[in-house]
Amino acid sequence: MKAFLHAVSFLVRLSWRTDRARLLKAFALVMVGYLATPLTALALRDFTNAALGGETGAARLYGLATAVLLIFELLMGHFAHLTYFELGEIEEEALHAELVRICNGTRGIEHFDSAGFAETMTLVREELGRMRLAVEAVLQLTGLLVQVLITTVVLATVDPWLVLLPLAGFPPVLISNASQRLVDRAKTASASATQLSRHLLELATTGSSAKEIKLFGIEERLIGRQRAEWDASARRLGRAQLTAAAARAAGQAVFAAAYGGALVLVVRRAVDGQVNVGSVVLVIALAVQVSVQVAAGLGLLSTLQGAGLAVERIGSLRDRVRPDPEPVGDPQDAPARLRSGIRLENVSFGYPGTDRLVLRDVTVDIPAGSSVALVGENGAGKSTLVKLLCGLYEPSSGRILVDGVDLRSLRGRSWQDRVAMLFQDFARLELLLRENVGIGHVPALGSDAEVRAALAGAQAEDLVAKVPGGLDGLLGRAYGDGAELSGGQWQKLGLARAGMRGRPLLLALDEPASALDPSAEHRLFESLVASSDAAARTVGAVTLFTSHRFSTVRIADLILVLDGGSVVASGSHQELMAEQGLYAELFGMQARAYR
Ligand SMILES: Nc1ncnc2c1ncn2[C@@H]1O[C@H](COP(=O)(O)OP(=O)(O)OP(=O)(O)O)[C@@H](O)[C@H]1O
Repeated sequence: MKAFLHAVSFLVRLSWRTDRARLLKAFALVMVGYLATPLTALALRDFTNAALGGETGAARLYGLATAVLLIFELLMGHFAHLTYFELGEIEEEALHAELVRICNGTRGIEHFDSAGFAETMTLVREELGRMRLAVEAVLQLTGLLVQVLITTVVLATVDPWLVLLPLAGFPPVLISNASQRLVDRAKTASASATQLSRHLLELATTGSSAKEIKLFGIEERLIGRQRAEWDASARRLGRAQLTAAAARAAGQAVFAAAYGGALVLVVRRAVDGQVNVGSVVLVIALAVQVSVQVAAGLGLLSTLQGAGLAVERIGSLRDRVRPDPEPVGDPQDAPARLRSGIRLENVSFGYPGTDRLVLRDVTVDIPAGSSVALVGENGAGKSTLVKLLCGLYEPSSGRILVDGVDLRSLRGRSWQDRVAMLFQDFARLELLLRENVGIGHVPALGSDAEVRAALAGAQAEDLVAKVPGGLDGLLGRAYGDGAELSGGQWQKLGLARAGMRGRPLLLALDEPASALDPSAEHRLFESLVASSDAAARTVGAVTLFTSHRFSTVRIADLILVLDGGSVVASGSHQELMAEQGLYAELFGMQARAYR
């Protein structure tokens, strides 16, 4: 019941906020349509009595009224449907926006690591289409309640015992509630199996993984595993659906018995001469309506209970998102230019939901205008450090200072607006070439000159000629016939996106050349040195990059060597080589391998 009430209040508030004029129009149409039903039964009663009494004129009039009311009921239904449709569209759009806000409304991304976030998001995305029906259900249920009320009053005028007839509709409703909960529990319990099965199906049918699947010959294994997961989840759901259907049928049998009883009662009273034939017709017509109303109410209730669960899930997604941290001291904007630089002070960090520290007590000073390279073995914590500096995670302890100001004191997005970044798992945006680059600095998205300059900075200007449609050509085949790019070309687009950022204070590039060929890498680093020098001169920007290639690492002013989450050495290439520590060892190994 709580889920149902939650859904009703959520949907009414959402509709009121998004389009109250349409909501009121739909409500008026529904009400007129639903009121026409009991009025038709009353007109039918009077028609029968007039016809049996030989009052031809009155019978004609009531007959006409019955026909007009029936037409009215049908027409209103159609018009109301149109309004629901428009309302549903607007609501679904509002819900899309709400989900995007939940995912991206805060500075951090911890919620993506929290247990169950992805699973719940999958369930909510699946339920969105049904949420639009829920708006219609709320309105229809309101109309139905008014209709049941009027029907009960009219039935009571024939025989007070008939008041009990709508009450007989309650057992099916209560049983239906319990059945729906059973189905929902089964859905939640099988969510991870369903998700895994979908993931396996996607793996087996997506071009990017098809090559390896074919070569490793694991199609059958994948299909078998996918089938097993799907069967397990379908079996569980099927059992729950069957139990729910049997329980619902039992509930409806209770009503069927009451309906039969009502007819026997009124026919006996007519035989005894206590009521007229018109009243018998009225009861037959209305009692049928009651059964239709109960069945419709059940359907609407189960739609709304499903919606209630989706509303609760949206709420639980919202709860998992950690709000932006309270500013430490007076909130302020990021500085126009870096003067002293960035300091990490005793920074330790563990990912949410884990108890392992990935960074341990890191203290480093990064001078303004410097270039910094992070090196270390896989899993040493390089990408994590980059993400912390971008403000996507907060240190578990310690602090990050920008010109002496705690990152948590910087207002809203003011720091992130000044960070240009390329992540190791950069986004492949299957949108227009222009959008892929331009979203790095949205105000300049429409400027051909700026987008082309960013592409040139990332050594990717040739893509304008290669992609059909040039800057306005589509990339990828996810939904359209766009150009397919190579891994290195996608990475260059990620770099160009970072290059669009105006006046960055931090240029953070996580393995920017991992997919590039040696000559592209060489040209990229030359261009990177030029742009980071320019940014250092104009705003004191820091350029930070991670790389496993020591030939590029050596160009950095400061190299930080990470091992097991700690900075074990730092200095210039010459200083670190002279120390003969881990850096010199890794450098030597790589040099020997390329000899
Ligand atoms: N979202 C996450 N949740 C939990 N643990 C994570 C997450 N991302 C990374 N880790 C863990 O944190 C550790 C450091 O990962 P990180 O990606 O920072 O290493 P890295 O030095 O960049 O490695 P590589 O050279 O392979 O890119 C790893 O042990 C990894 O398993």
